[in-house]
Amino acid sequence: MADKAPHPNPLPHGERESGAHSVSDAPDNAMPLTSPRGGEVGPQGRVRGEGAETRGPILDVAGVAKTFVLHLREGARLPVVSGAGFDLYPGECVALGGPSGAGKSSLLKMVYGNYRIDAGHIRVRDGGEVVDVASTAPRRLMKLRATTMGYVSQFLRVIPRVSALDVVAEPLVGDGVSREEALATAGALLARLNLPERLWSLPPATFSGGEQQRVNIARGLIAHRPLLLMDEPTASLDAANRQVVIGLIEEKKQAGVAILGIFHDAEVREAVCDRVIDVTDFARAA
Ligand SMILES: Nc1ncnc2c1ncn2[C@@H]1O[C@H](COP(=O)(O)OP(=O)(O)OP(=O)(O)O)[C@@H](O)[C@H]1O
Repeated sequence: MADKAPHPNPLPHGERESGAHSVSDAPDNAMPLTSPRGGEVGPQGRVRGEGAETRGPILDVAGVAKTFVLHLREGARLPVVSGAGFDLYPGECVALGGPSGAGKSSLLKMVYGNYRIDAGHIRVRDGGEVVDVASTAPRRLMKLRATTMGYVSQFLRVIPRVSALDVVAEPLVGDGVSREEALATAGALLARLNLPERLWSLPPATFSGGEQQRVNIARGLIAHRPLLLMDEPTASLDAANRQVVIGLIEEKKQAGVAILGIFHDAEVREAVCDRVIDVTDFARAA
């Protein structure tokens, strides 16, 4: 395990947790920026939005460096990135590219705040404020995740005895939508993702990999979050369901959502991504 420290919230879908984030009480940078608005999944499972405010990046990463320190391996050091920097604008989808081990997943987890960074900043625009994920207080990071920054991993964190429909609906209920409406929206989204209706009332623990991934995608996309981090969202899906996910991502972009993701599938990447950031450039410098 690498440098382990308490962090405000585990990765949402059962990711391994090491190199965890440590946060200070440093104040957030206040900047007079507006946030993207609108965007939700409608009754037909379509993502709709009011359009987006497009001034300025929603994510600004600069000078980020990270070395894993393996305390259980006599302090062995594994530099992963150095001088990493890029911007992400509302309505665009950007892929983190590079070969296996280049640091793509690690960088995504740094942006989400699960991995502490050694240098640099990771600023996310949140309404009229800008929050530096790297230095903000845990409580503020949790708030940022609740309203602005979503994470869709390839694995579903199964909650015992909770039905697939409730798992998917939960983020909407958390946003204040009535349970009835949230369940209807969840059903529409699951139908669109071709999850057989007979499975909706069952807990997803026994579902196939592809079925679990579709529940996970539905849960990750059901509520409006202006910034979405996606780690191989189509890894276990067949061609038909990959197309559905491509459509959902396109609708999110139309609604002004900014997406940073890892898309190993070339067809999906070419369909949805506006540009690719080669993480090798940052790994080489580390
Ligand atoms: N928690 C951790 N503790 C220690 N080392 C880690 C940790 N997470 C990642 N690493 C190391 O950092 C490097 C980058 O890993 P990462 O998973 O970010 O690569 P990746 O580009 O996403 O690879 P892949 O495409 O194979 O998923 C690897 O050498 C990995 O062993």
